[in-house]
Amino acid sequence: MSMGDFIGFDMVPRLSRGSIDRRKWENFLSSIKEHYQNDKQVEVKRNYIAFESSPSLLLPFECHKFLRFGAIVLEQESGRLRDYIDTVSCVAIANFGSRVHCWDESSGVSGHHDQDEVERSILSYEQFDEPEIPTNTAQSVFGTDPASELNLPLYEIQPVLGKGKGLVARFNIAKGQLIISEKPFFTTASAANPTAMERKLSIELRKLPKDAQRQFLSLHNNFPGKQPFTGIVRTNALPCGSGSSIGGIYPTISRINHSCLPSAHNSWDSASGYENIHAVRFINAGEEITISYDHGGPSDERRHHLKKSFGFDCDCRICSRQPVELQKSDQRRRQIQRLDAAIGNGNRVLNSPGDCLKDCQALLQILEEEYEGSPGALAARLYYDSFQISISHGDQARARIFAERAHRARVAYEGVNNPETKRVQKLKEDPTRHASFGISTKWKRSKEEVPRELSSDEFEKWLWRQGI
Ligand SMILES: C[S@@+](CC[C@H](N)C(=O)[O-])C[C@H]1O[C@@H](n2cnc3c(N)ncnc32)[C@H](O)[C@@H]1O
Repeated sequence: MSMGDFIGFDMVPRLSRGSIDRRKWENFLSSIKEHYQNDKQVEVKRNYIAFESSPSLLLPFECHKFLRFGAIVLEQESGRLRDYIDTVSCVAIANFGSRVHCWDESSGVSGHHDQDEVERSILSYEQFDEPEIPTNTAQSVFGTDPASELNLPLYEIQPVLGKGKGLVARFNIAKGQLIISEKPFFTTASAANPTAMERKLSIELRKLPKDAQRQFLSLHNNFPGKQPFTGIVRTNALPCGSGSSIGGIYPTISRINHSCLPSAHNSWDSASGYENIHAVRFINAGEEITISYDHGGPSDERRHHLKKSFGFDCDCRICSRQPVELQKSDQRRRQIQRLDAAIGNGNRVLNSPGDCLKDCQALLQILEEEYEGSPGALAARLYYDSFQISISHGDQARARIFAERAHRARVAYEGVNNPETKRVQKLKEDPTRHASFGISTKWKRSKEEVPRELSSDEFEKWLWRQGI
């Protein structure tokens, strides 16, 4: 029987003592401290942050000493340890990108650094080094990853054939990496009266510095005519949160083009007032960075919406498939819509929760297939739905696991400090905080009643209540 999974991540190449790496490491540690400020298991010691669940889970204050964050996770162990490793890995990826080498020995992927070297480095955390005085400027920026060492943007605004301008990756970008975080020129709701809308926008525009005004006016306008400001807003605004009627217009983010199989996900952080773009899969240097403008559905619905609202015919990798393949994708997209609606039906959640949970599992499989293994933030929503179904019927054990998974996906694709991510984190810690807890006791089960001796396949069957 296996003792457990040895999982974690290594920093490759290791960070230097240079000021740039130090600053980035400080930012990374601040995010970790903020995220775990109320977690008693995470303690800020004199020289490092310690995760009480395992003696090897330490983040030193001196970045050049850090090689590895990893531990052995026992089978069906509380989940907390695995969750720490997942969350800290995601935050590390957002800060250091492809320099973060994630590994999982049970899947045959080993760490980069030698374990003896890792242990020696951990011992050295206890004592601070003598400060090193750099002898030249190059030493302070020494490193091999120019994007992370020099804080260069990961993208470039470039002309993209048939699409006007767009964002193109300058470097390889890791899945879950934060590509850009940007404040809008301004946010606005649309007004029913077009003249009033134009007037309102001209007031907003006048408040901006001249440079920003010029940038705003250079954005693409799909609706040229009497109301140029309104046209620019209609073409470029991104909703401030899913379903919001308020939109934000951005200097750079508004240059990102659409794909029905996007490489990135946009999310609004209502606490900081920033829009964030995270990679939902690995993006190769030179590849276009895309997000999705559509509301899903089969290709004819998407085509209609994109033409009407944005004036283009989509020829993304999905839309340009051969008819037979496109038909298969359309079938999946229709099924996604159908399952989404069924899962969102409150009566059904109350009266047929088992069927709803089956739909969630089916939806997860279809999303994986349609989005080629990277459903991104869609998976976060689905796990959250599964959490709600479980907690509505008093099953705290499954609710906790679903909330953990929803939280992990949110950390990766919307950021660790996004208020939505934090809300899900609280529910993961205490599922009974959810308003639906107590509506029914049909599946009553305590938070601790997560089975421990199951293989991963058996665990998934238990989780989704297969065969119950
Ligand atoms: C928010 S802007 C994106 C940036 C724009 N390409 C530019 O040059 O500033 C939206 C406009 O970009 C163009 N666009 C976006 N995605 C596209 C795509 N997949 N194919 C063709 N044009 C696209 C359309 O003209 C659309 O109205």
